Amino acid sequence: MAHLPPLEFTGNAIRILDQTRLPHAEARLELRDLDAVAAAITDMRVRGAPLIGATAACGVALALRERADDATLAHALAVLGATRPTAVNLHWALARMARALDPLPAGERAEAAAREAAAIIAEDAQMNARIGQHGLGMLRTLAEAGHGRVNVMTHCNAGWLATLEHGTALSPIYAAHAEGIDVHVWVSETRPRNQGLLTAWELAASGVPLTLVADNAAGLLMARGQVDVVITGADRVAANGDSANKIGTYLKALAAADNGLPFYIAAPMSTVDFGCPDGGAIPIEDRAGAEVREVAGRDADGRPATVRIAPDDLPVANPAFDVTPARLITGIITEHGICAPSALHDLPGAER
Ligand SMILES: CSC[C@H]1O[C@H](OP(=O)(O)O)[C@H](O)[C@@H]1O
Repeated sequence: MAHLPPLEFTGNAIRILDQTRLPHAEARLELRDLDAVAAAITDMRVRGAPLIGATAACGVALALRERADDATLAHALAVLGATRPTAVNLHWALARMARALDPLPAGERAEAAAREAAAIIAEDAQMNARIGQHGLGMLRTLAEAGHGRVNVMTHCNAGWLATLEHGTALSPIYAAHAEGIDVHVWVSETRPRNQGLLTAWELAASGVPLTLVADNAAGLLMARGQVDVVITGADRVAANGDSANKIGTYLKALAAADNGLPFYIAAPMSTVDFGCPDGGAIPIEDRAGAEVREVAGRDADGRPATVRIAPDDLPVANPAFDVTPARLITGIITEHGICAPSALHDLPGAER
């Protein structure tokens, strides 16, 4: 890992990289209690489906330090489970903590919770490394067909900032860059929270060539033949392969289909929710209108600044995710390889 981790659990505190300050400042925050962890997830100071799952698991461990009775455990699970609805990794991680801790006597729960949270973190890093290797093969083939260069478009941030290491959508890109493949990334800014700036910050730090574009430039770039493949992350993949991801992903999938380009979702199996039959069953988070009315940045002196771009009385809608139907997805890159959206049930560990 050539960077400080976005999440560190010391046992008495959770140290995160405050992603609302990036890319202008690398500020770390120490979260010392359950409410601070819940607020950090809700306010997206820590974000990204796998990362919020791992953070919530650490939050349970933190909550049980003082008291670990049934009521305390139930309260911690409920508070953290209410932070964000769409990313299934959050709910998967909390369910896993409940399974591990419920049967134990209260006196054993705090130590067991720390162990389980550490296991989730370690497993996440392994899964994403494998996603990178499986996606690497696909990028290598495209680069060979493209006279050595491959142009990837991505949306939002599904890099190491959204996971524990490697990322999901960015993992194949990092692997290709490390192998010496001439990979260039079109980075979509991703209004309104502009997580594309996080992707640009990550890629620039790793020396991966990139171009930041407004979200609405994606279709033209694809129509001009400047994009070879689109890869995004996911927050929840339904049993039939429909995939929820950051708002705007669906539009990129439509443009990719219209231009005959492959569109891949990169996600570990912990992001697949076999309890969701299709995309219609995936809860879509609606966030505060202020996120659309404002843009966060920095002033001329480099200090954090928020600029109001729309009046307070303007009606605003701010759905934070959309669903890309399986018919628009070429393949899903998981730790087991690249599979058709309809073949998820055949993968190891798939819930029947
Ligand atoms: C590797 S999952 C990243 C996934 O999570 C992001 O959502 P948010 O920034 O709101 O937490 C986005 O949908 C990414 O694709």
